[in-house]
Amino acid sequence: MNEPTRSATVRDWLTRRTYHHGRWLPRELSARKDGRQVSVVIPARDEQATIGSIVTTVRRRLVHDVPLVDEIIVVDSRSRDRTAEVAAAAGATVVGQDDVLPALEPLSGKGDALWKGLAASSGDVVAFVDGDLRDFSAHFVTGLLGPLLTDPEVCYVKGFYRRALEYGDKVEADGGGRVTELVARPLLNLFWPELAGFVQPLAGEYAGRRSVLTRLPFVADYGVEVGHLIDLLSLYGLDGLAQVDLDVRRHSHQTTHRLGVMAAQIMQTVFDRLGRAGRLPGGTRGAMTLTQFHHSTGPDLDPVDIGVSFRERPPLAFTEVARWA
Ligand SMILES: O=c1ccn([C@@H]2O[C@H](COP(=O)(O)OP(=O)(O)O)[C@@H](O)[C@H]2O)c(=O)[nH]1
Ligand SMILES: O=C(O)[C@@H](COP(=O)(O)O)O[C@H]1O[C@H](CO)[C@@H](O)[C@H](O)[C@H]1O
Repeated sequence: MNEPTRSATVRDWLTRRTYHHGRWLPRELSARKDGRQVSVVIPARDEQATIGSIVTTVRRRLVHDVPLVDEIIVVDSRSRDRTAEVAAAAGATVVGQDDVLPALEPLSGKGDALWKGLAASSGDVVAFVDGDLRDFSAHFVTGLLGPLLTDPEVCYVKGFYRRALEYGDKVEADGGGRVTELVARPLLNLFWPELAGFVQPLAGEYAGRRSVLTRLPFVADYGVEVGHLIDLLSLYGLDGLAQVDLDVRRHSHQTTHRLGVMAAQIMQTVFDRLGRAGRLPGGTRGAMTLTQFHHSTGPDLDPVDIGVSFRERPPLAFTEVARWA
């Protein structure tokens, strides 16, 4: 039989490994836990406006009403607002990003917050959810857990959704996910076309088996999600990965300049992985300076130089530290 072309591979994967959250109800999943513990980990930096509602929804619907989730951890990522207090009042276990495994060199970024949250969690299955989601619903979690609790061949599940771009009273339907569409998806299609079926490769909502997550390095900044997908493809193959339709996602949007930094971090991660695979002659540089220009009030260009350095946490399973608890 002829070797399937990449596009046939992706078409086949899309058919077999794409689900909708409505396929699973909380009670059904609770009955399928088979003794496994479930953790929800939420990275949160200055998310006082949304974190309370997210934690309350998970706690009420998936802990109190139906015993599906065993642990809700909010990683306070050096917040300057009342994120920690609000999260704790809503019933989450709050850990400070720098208080988890404090003997390690402190690193900045979302990926480090996620890695610390994984270290602080104990679930056999761990779901990650961003802390800036608006209109959060429990189906975000049940959709992610569905394939993991019902199909032993699935080890990691990404959410996907429609994403509007909302600024003030302006809404651009499907305008969200700017770095996804302009940077991440083109690069993945170019260098890892097997991953072309992922609708939202940068989605902040995803879940995995602990045995898998602890074997992944976590890029310390916004490169964490794209790094995961590339590493998972290499370690576990496409068939162990799945995606679930969570309908619509609304979240707070960063400025274009801040997304420029995010894009640089994602590109650094991609080029790092290409270098490791010997696919980028000359390797990669671990750090760069990104010069950005902001509108000034006067004649000068106001250049701002931003250091973008590539750092990552090693797989937890291979990290010589006592389990943090
Ligand atoms: O250093 C960081 C950066 C981000 N976040 C959290 O990670 C999630 C996604 O980050 P952000 O909203 O900045 O990304 P976006 O969704 O705009 O791409 C949010 O809950 C942030 O509070 C974090 O915990 N530490
Ligand atoms: O998908 C994207 O392009 C960015 C920005 O989204 P928006 O353009 O602000 O809707 O958001 C994602 O990217 C980050 C980096 O991977 C993730 O950490 C975020 O969870 C995700 O929202």
